[in-house]
Amino acid sequence: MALGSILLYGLGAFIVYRWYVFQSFKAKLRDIPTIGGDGFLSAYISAWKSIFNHHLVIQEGYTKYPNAVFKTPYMFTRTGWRVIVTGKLAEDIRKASPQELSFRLLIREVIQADHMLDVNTMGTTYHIDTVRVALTRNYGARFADLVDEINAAADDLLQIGDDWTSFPVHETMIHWVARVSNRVLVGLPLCRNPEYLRLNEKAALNIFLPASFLHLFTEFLQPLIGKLITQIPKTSRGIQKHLGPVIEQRLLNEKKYGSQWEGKPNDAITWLLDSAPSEHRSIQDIVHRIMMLNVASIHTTSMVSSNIIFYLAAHQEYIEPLRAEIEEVIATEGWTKESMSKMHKLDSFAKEVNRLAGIGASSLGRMVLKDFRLSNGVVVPAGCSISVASYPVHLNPDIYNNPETFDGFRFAKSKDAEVMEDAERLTNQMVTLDYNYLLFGHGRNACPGRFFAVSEIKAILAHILVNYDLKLPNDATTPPPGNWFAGAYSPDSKATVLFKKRVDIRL
Ligand code: HEM
Repeated sequence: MALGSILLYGLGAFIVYRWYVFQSFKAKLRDIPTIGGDGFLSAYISAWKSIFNHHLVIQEGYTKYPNAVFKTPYMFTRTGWRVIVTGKLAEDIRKASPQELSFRLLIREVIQADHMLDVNTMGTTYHIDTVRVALTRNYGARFADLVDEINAAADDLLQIGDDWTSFPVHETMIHWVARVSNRVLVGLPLCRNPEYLRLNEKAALNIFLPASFLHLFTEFLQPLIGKLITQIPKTSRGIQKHLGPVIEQRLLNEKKYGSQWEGKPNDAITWLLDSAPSEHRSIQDIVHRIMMLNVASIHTTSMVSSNIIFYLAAHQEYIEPLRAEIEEVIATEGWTKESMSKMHKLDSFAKEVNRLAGIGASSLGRMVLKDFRLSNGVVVPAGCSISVASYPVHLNPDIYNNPETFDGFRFAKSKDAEVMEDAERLTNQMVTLDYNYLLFGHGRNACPGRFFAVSEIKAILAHILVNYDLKLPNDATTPPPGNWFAGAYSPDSKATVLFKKRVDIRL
């Protein structure tokens, strides 16, 4: 048979298969209203458009169906649909058991883990508990190292003199965050090794972009194409070249001197080795998990901090009050984890920026494992992906006064009293989980790295505010708009900010 005929039959089979899956899920989802096209072709067109306007689709669904559920065509799910709940139904998603709604299985589908990863970290997820417990508990003890790395990285990345110097913010923050995070995860000297850092920085892109491409194929072709296009085994081998000998030495020390050997570092390699089930205590497994922690942390943290820097440069009126707060806290407490939590104005500023900018239009994404009955009686069938609308929540005037207006100290002002009480402060913090603020998700899978991430971001911002003046090109007063892709938001990678060394550094 000629190649042309094979391709034609292949395409025909692909369309029939997609049509079959689409129709069968459309029938199962018939009680749920649709935003976008409902027919096979019109839904396909909506799904393509939605690559760039999914946040607007979610906004439309939120407005039309408050405290309810809607579905919309989507390119990157097996079913071709995405189910979104709004308002108080978010609680159903938060409360569901992992046997009903699974975050991990959704991620497995999103990143096409079965076809793209060579080590299965999805089954045994002790590295997630490592973040939740060991990282959160121990990063305070490592804060001096973290601050040392912020300073050292600033010297290398920002060679700033008395004149205004321009930097591509997002790229700079990726390198800065990668170094600082890896100081805590794997320590010196690896956290300064350029190749090790670049491989970890690229790992996320090497997962998400090819996985998005793979979603365009039928399931039976995905294993084959996945194996052909995946870069992850290569990236992981590259990381292992640097990290492997460090882990090997740790295992040797343990064998020689016992599990509590003197000088055992307080870092993620230790935390992982201490908690790994015996069958996972291999160099390759630990390397893979450190890489996955980097995937979860570098780009999220650098996107969030880039957004904040753009807003700081655009809203110059906040710089002096923020500096005053930082300098007062540091002068009395020094650079510690605790001092970061006392920077309430800085926390509010960071939170407010990410209310408006954030990382995406929805949150609490889960895979439905068994038919799931929402509290309004609607049943969402097994196999669907379900999420909570978050972008419209952050812009809802019933929740936030003048939601379109940037108010940097919105979360540092008391609702009713002159001075904010501690309890209100706690509920206003950026790390606090709240249906009205969904940057870190909610419930059992809410981001376990958020305490570390927010402290790290605040320490980097405090460093910037203490040491530099900053502004946007042409003294612009509006932050540069970012890009939407499939409902995810990221800062403009080309946008720059100008920095200049301060003449009157007071610390
Ligand atoms: C500002 C930076 C960050 C943002 C905005 C962020 C956001 C998120 C979100 C939205 C989720 C899913 C929550 C849900 O669906 O309920 C999540 C999960 C997760 N995050 Fe983060 N994250 C950040 C930083 C980090 C860091 C620094 C780490 C690790 C060092 C980390 C590790 C994880 C892990 C392991 C999960 C999966 C949790 C699970 O499977 O239960 N994140 N993150």
